[in-house]
Amino acid sequence: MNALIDHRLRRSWTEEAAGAAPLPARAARWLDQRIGPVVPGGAPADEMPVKIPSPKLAKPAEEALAKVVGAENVLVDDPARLARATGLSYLDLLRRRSPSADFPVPDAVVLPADPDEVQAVLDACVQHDVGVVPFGGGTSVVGGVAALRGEKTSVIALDLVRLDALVSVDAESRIAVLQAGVRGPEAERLLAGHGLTLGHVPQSFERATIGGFAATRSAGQASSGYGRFEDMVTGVRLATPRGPWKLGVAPASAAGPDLRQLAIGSEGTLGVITEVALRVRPAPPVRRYEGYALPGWAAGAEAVRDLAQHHALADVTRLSDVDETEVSLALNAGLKTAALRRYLAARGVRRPCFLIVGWEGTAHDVALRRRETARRLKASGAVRVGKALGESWRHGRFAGPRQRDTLLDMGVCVETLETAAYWSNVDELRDDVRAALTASLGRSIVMCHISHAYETGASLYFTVLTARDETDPVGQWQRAKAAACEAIAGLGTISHHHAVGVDHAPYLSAEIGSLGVEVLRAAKSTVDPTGILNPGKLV
Ligand SMILES: Cc1cc2nc3c(=O)[nH]c(=O)nc-3n(C[C@H](O)[C@H](O)[C@H](O)COP(=O)(O)OP(=O)(O)OC[C@H]3O[C@@H](n4cnc5c(N)ncnc54)[C@H](O)[C@@H]3O)c2cc1C
Repeated sequence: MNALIDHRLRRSWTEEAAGAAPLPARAARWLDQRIGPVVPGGAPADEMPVKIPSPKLAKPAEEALAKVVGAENVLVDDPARLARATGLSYLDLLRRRSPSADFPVPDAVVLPADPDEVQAVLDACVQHDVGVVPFGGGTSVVGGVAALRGEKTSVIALDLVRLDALVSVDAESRIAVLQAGVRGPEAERLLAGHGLTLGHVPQSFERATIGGFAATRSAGQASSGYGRFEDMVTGVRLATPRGPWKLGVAPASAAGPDLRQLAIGSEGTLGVITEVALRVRPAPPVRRYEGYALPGWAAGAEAVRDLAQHHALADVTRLSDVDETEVSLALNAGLKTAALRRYLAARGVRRPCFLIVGWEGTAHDVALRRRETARRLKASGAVRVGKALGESWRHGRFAGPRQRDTLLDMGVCVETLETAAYWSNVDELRDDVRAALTASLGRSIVMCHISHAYETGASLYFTVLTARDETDPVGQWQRAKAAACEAIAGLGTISHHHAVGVDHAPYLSAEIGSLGVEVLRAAKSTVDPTGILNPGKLV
């Protein structure tokens, strides 16, 4: 059957073109000089027909699922299936733009209303031997929601969008329970009604869900202050092929290994997360964001380490390297860049690395913490750029995915990858990954930033821009990514927050050992003996 891959699907982030983020006119010229031919103002191809396989869900299975969720919540039409067929990696976006016959598409989309229905859906899938891909916001960039069927003849996308409630608030303990399908902005809106915040703001905030954050061990942009998502989870409720499973009864426990941490990061392979109990905080009355510039990467990384090891990190602490700083100066329409360069040059910073610092809390708390951060940064040689840079970053923090759509239209290969390492390895790892990417891609811009800092180390997040090889765009990126992953192995983690999915699975045993992989497989075979859950992911 033919279906249209429509504009909405191909332009991945800007659904219905809402909030498109065009690049300033000088950006195309700048990119042309740096990476080769780009197409200024390039537009996505016209809507195109795509042949997708007809649904293979057997009638008895479809009827059993309809009995649980209602026939109107079992979708077998092509647009519904296509919309849940991929996540949002660069390769996913390429597939959406030029889908081929091997585009894996779920046989049906099932929309349960609550945790009990999720359990009943799993029970039906066990009975009919149907694969299940849990689907939150579909923002995975590692193939986590690819509709792989493994050994099953049919697979469903289990879309949790209807699990959208705030279940309870324990104001005394500062714990809120949210259902898995609640998206970032809605979680904050629901909590704001109680004067609370979660403070988890990844760049995918607008679309990603509470269940997805937990399933992937997500880290938000303010992780230095609020912690990573797993730091916020106090309890988790799952549906599994063996039945319901609830974990978390106290703030800390010595009752054996922490099984919550097995569920968090299980990427839909051990169960479907239906509710998450989360540590919440009072909504901050004051938010203050500022920018600093440091003279080069080494000085910048050293300054961040100093903050981390003296408990002086701001809630948001984000250091860009020279290349990323150059790109933000070239592509940011809002900054007075020439004046800024003159100001920094006059203070001896000719190749700046921008550092964004942001504090959230009461006026007193923010003032106190800001003073200490500023004192230490000054001692590290940082030049204060001021509020304009911090606010410019804060307002543009969600523009990246939108600009990515525009860059793709212009014929640019644009992708990100991330890792983390101990401080003693951070510089070597950054150099090695940059060298691997550049050797593979040739003329390219490889930028890097630290956005999550710890006493013992930091994350490294790379963004790559190069002219797309139109003869083999998929191979071009696959080779570069493989080279980067090889460079990471041994020095850092294969993923600091994007998770494993399909893309990083080949590198997992290098990190946790083949015994570690066996342990995960053993856990999976206990809770999911017939292997219906998220085939082909994680292990
Ligand atoms: C532009 C962009 C920016 C991003 N920025 C960040 C960032 O700053 N920080 C960060 O951490 N990540 C980031 N990501 C990655 C992604 O947003 C995260 O992995 C996110 O946590 C996924 O949430 P989701 O709801 O979209 O999950 P999905 O993409 O739908 O699913 C992710 C994985 O979790 C499983 N899953 C989803 N829901 C459940 C559930 N309820 N129970 C069990 N399994 C489930 C899926 O099967 C899949 O394997 C970014 C992605 C994009 C595209």
